[in-house]
Amino acid sequence: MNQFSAFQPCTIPLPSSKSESNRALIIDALTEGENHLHNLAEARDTQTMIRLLKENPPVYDVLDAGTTMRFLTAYAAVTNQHKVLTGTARMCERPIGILVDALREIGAEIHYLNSEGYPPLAVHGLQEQKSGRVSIRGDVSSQYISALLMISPKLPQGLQLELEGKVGSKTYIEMTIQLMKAFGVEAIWENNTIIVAPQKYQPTTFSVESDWSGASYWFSLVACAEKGELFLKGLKENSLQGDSKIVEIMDKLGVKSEFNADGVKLTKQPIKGFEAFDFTHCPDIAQTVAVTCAIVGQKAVFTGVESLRIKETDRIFALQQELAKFNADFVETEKDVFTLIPSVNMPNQVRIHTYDDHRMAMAFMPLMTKTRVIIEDPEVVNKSYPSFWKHLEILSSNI
Ligand SMILES: O=C(O)C1=C[C@@H](OP(=O)(O)O)[C@@H](O)[C@H](O)C1
Ligand SMILES: C=C(OP(=O)(O)O)C(=O)O
Repeated sequence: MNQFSAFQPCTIPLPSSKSESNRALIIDALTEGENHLHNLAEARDTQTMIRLLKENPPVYDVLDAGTTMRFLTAYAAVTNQHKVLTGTARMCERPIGILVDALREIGAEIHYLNSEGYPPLAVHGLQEQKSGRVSIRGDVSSQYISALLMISPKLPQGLQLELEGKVGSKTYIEMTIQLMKAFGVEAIWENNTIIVAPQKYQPTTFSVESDWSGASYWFSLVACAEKGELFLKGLKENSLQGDSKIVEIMDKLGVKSEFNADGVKLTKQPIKGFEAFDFTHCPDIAQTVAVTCAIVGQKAVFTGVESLRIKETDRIFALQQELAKFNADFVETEKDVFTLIPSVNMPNQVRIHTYDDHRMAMAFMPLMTKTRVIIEDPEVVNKSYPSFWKHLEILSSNI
């Protein structure tokens, strides 16, 4: 029998959300007065944000944390600081020009230190607000919009943000607005315009929820196992996190979810069939769902995955390479439309390359229900979920 093809009921504690944590930390840094933040994430992305805000070095090296890079760029500008922002080689390939252009329009002085449109960059503060109204493309990364929103109450004229064209990862913009609201700041979002008047963040007590993106891998494990039941602690049914969509998706792929006050119980149910899904607003669970479909034998169409190409790695390419190792396919059948063709023949052993991407390591873990799996560079999970493998050990002791 393969490891994890069947396991006894057990509880997974889950980490806190790095997305909520990093927003709470920026807002905290912009609040006059003392907040009480609870449950901040153990994720490296959050620990990096904590360290940089605390130590305030002249160079913000964000490593591979996208939110930390984008949020700190806007933060350095609004707090009128001189900072260099840099990160890993991959971070310096992830675009930031849309955010820099918007900040320059508002009045910030920012220079690129290497390639136009990409980190590293030097922020020289924002002496005077030149414009209170800015247009911004919404189809590359919502993190630019979140970064601008969080600093906007501190701008003397506030900010009117016009979102141009298709807006991706909308749920993350909504999360930003909800977090701002939790700290007493109103943002009004009507059609394509978000308006934030000059306001003060109010000191408060805020507790970060468990991470739905991290939870998705455990849903996948239950879907792929022959027998198994898990309780995921700390998840809320009505979450600020768009990745809670995994409940609806996994309901079709054989996982029943039952919520109570402490979290959610996952049990197996017959597969109802999953034909197509648009991941525009929950891109981080696309890998989880692709691997699940490949393992459970569900052909499916994936759309809204364009942004996967500019994340920790080119996630489309990485998925295609690694799925092929167990005879599954992720084919671009039309422009930006991908069909997942499940595995028909499982090798006795698969070695998964992880491309410096935490989600590659975690998404392929459920393959352990079917064959022997070697995950290369397993510590890559530290970016969002350092205790991931320790949590898997809880299961090993319950087989
Ligand atoms: O704002 C956030 O916390 C995030 C937004 C998303 O990025 P994009 O807006 O670039 O899709 C997501 O992929 C990332 O993991 C976290
Ligand atoms: C894309 C991710 O993070 P970021 O963009 O913040 O690096 C992620 O965690 O999957």
